[in-house]
Order: sequence, then structure tokens, then C-alpha cells
Amino acid sequence: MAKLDEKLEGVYQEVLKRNPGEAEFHQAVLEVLESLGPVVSKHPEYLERKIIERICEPERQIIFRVPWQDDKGKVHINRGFRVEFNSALGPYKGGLRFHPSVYLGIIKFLGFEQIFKNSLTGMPIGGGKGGSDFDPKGKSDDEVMRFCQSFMTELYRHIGEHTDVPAGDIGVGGREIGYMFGQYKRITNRWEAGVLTGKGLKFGGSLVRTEATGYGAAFFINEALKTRKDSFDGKTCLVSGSGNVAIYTIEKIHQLGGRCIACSDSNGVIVDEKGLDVGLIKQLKEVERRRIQDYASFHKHATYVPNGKIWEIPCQVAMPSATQNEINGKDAATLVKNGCLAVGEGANMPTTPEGVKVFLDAKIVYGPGKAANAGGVATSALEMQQNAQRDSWKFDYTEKRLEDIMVNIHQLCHDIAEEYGAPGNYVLGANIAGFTKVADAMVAHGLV
Ligand SMILES: NC(=O)C1=CN([C@@H]2O[C@H](COP(=O)(O)OP(=O)(O)OC[C@H]3O[C@@H](n4cnc5c(N)ncnc54)[C@H](O)[C@@H]3O)[C@@H](O)[C@H]2O)C=CC1
Ligand SMILES: O=C(O)CCC(=O)C(=O)O
Repeated sequence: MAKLDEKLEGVYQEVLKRNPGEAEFHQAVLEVLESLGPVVSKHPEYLERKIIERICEPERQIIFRVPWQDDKGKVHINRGFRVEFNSALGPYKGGLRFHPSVYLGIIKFLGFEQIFKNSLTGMPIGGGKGGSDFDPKGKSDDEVMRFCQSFMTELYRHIGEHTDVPAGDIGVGGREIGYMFGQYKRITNRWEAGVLTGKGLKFGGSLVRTEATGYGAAFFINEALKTRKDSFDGKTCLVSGSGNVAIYTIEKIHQLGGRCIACSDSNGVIVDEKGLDVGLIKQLKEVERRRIQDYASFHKHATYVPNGKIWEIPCQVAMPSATQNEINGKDAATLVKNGCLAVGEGANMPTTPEGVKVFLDAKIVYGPGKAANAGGVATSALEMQQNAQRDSWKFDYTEKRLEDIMVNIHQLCHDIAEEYGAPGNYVLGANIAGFTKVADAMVAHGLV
């Protein structure tokens, strides 16, 4: 791990003291601070004005009770969160996660990452994130609807198209966004499309938003491979997860000439050496909400490995697209040993610090989440633009906008890494480029 500059070490110790027990938030902060040594040497005003301390402290944190009734009439209480982290560049923007593991430390790590990711997109969006420890798995549509309505009955007073614009993340897709939009409209008596993104296409949603995070991650890695005179063509790839990000990462890799042979869910791994059947995965996961193990009953040549470790399968490109810390140091070493040339993070912080070090030391292509998966939120910002214009754009046009944004993000991270003497280090490039823009805006805004 890089040693922190003395002044930044003080900032980090203060973050640890002020935010006890929030391991994922500490991890996300440390990774950014490790990149900022040369930046604060060049810009002492960032330290004088305590820009870094301010960036590490959310502007507002909202925690609330979410009571709801299941289909049998039993009462349940969950906890809801929205962390409005930084609005220097625009309204708070970031997804909502519904998963039993959610607690304040997870939402803060995600919100913190979102500040820099959103800055990299070049769009006018600040950083925020929210969610609940509610588990949508195994719940009926009616139960999910009642939960979403109760969640929005508190959240609505904190959000708005110019204030804070939530979207989806793990456990929150089109169905949940639809229920929340309906409840927001009912409570406020306003048809305010720009208050949520990831909406259905019939009520203000954008084409390509569903595909955007996965497509964007593949575009980013494609650009990085080009710098090494390489491409996806003929490459064997692994994509963890089988949710929104995973499905569209697999689809775009196939369109770019690669072959994804495995994906997963939290129960196990499916391996299909012929190349995954994306249509079948969409049917199983998006339509029928089944487990990935059912894939093997449709394709007899495929194998399902319960509790399997996807990263042990030899590949040339790995795209973790499930959850945080899903690749540890040992997994990373296995990937590199087996010939992996590129890792692109569709998920947020899927690699532990030990794993990141392995990838950087091996000098393989390593696209960190805040750069590689920024296509989702960027397309959310395109959805906001369409909503403001009362317009809806065509698929090809919107996809081209997404591709251009990802090409620009890649170029920015690439150029900043070179400028700071670390060519090919997209972690450094993404952190410095994302941070500098936010920091300059904060300096311009004065002490707020
Ligand atoms: N949806 C979006 O637009 C964006 C999502 N992300 C990140 O991408 C990741 C995936 O999010 P989504 O696809 O939206 O969620 P999702 O809820 O659609 O899918 C999550 C998938 O991950 C799997 N999963 C969860 N824990 C797992 C584990 N321990 N091992 C293997 N698989 C596991 C689930 O079974 C599911 O297939 C998350 O890290 C999220 O924060 C990042 C940027 C944007
Ligand atoms: O589209 C959005 O606002 C949310 C995207 C998101 O949550 C993420 O980038 O992690």
C-alpha cells in the first residue's frame, strides 16, 4: 500500500475517529487519499481550505424508519438511508441499494465513490447514495410495492430534480423505481420526471439506461486495450454477478468479439464454454427472477458449480460486476497467474486493496470502478437532460453519447496518470482527475 503524505495521514486518522466501524468507507477514503499526495504538494490551497476534510464529511445524512406489512399482514421495520455527500458540481446523484448487508458504512463508501465518478463523467451531477437493509429476494411484487411506498413516504421530502436524484443499484431496478416514482407523484402532486432516473420508457425513462453501466464498462476496457494495441476480439472473459451490470457487460463484450464463459450469483457459478447465452440470462433474471443455477437446465453442456469461485477459471479479461470486495489478493494473484490481461470493474470497489496492488504491480490493464462503471450514472444524467427537454432520444444516438463519454473518461484518466508520472495507472488518474474538479468548484464556492 502506498504511504500516505504526512498531512493526508492526519486527515485519514480523523476520518477513522469520526466514523467508527465503517470499514468500507475507510477503505474507499484511503484509496483516494493515497493518490492525492502529489496533488496537495502542487495545490497547498486544498489543505489550507480543508477541502479534503470537507469532501470526506457528507453534507447531509438521513436515516429513517421504513415500516411495511407483508402479504400475511405481519409488520416489518427496515432502516432507510440517503447520504447527500457533495453537491459542488450539481444535485446529489446516485443509486439506492436494497440488500440485507446495507448499513451506514456501505452507503457512505458508495456515496464517496460517487462524488469522483460523477465528476469524471463531465456532467453536472454531485454525489450521493442511499438504500435500505430490506431484502427484495423472495418477496412478492405487492410486498416490494408496499416497501417502496413506505420508503418514499419519508424520502420524498429530501429529493427533487434540482436537489437530489436517486436511481437503482443492487436490488433496485425498473420495478422498484416505478413504485417509488408513483408514490412520489402521489404525495407531491407533481409529475416531476427528473426526480428519479432508471424510469420505465413509458414515463420518462431513457433508452440505453438499462444497458449503460455494463456497456460503458466494456467500452472503457476496449479503450484501455487499444492503448496496448489489443482488443476484446477472441478473448475469453469472466463476468461475476448476473444482475443488471453483469448482463449488459456480457452482451457488449460479445458484440465487441469477446466470449464470456462464466457468470455467477451469490449461490454459485455457471460455466458455458461455448459462450454465455445472454438472451436466456435476461429471461431467467430480468423476467422470471430465478437463480442462475437454472441456466444449466436449459443448456445441458453448461455446468453449475455451487459456491464456486469464478476467479479460478482461466481468462484474459475479468469484469467483476456483483459487489464490493469480491476479489481479494489471492483471487487477483490467481487471475494474473492464469494469464488475465485486463480487469474492468462494473461493480463498485469489487477489489480489496491487496488485490488492487497485485493488478498494479503486474501492470495489467486495471480499470477501477469509479471510472469503468461511470456509464450508468452518465446515462442517468442524459435521462435528466431528456426530461428537462421533454424529449426522448433514439437508442443509437444515446448509445453513441455513452460511448463518447466513456472514451473521454478513459482519455482523461490515461492523460492524468501520465502527467503525474504513473503511465497506465488508472487508479491514480481517476482519483486525481475526479478530485481536482470537485476541489476547484469547492474553492470557488467559498467556505460552505
Ligand atoms: N445498476 C447500475 O447502474 C450500477 C451498478 N453499479 C454496481 O454494480 C454492482 C452490481 O449492481 P447491479 O447489477 O445494479 O445489481 P443487481 O441487483 O441487478 O445485481 C447484483 C448481482 O450480483 C449478485 N451478487 C450479489 N452478491 C454476490 C456475491 N457475493 N457473489 C456473486 N454474486 C453476487 C446478485 O446475485 C446479482 O446477480 C454493484 O456493485 C453496484 O453498486 C455500479 C454502477 C452503476
Ligand atoms: O444512475 C445513477 O444515478 C446511479 C448509478 C450508481 O448508483 C452508481 O454509479 O453506482
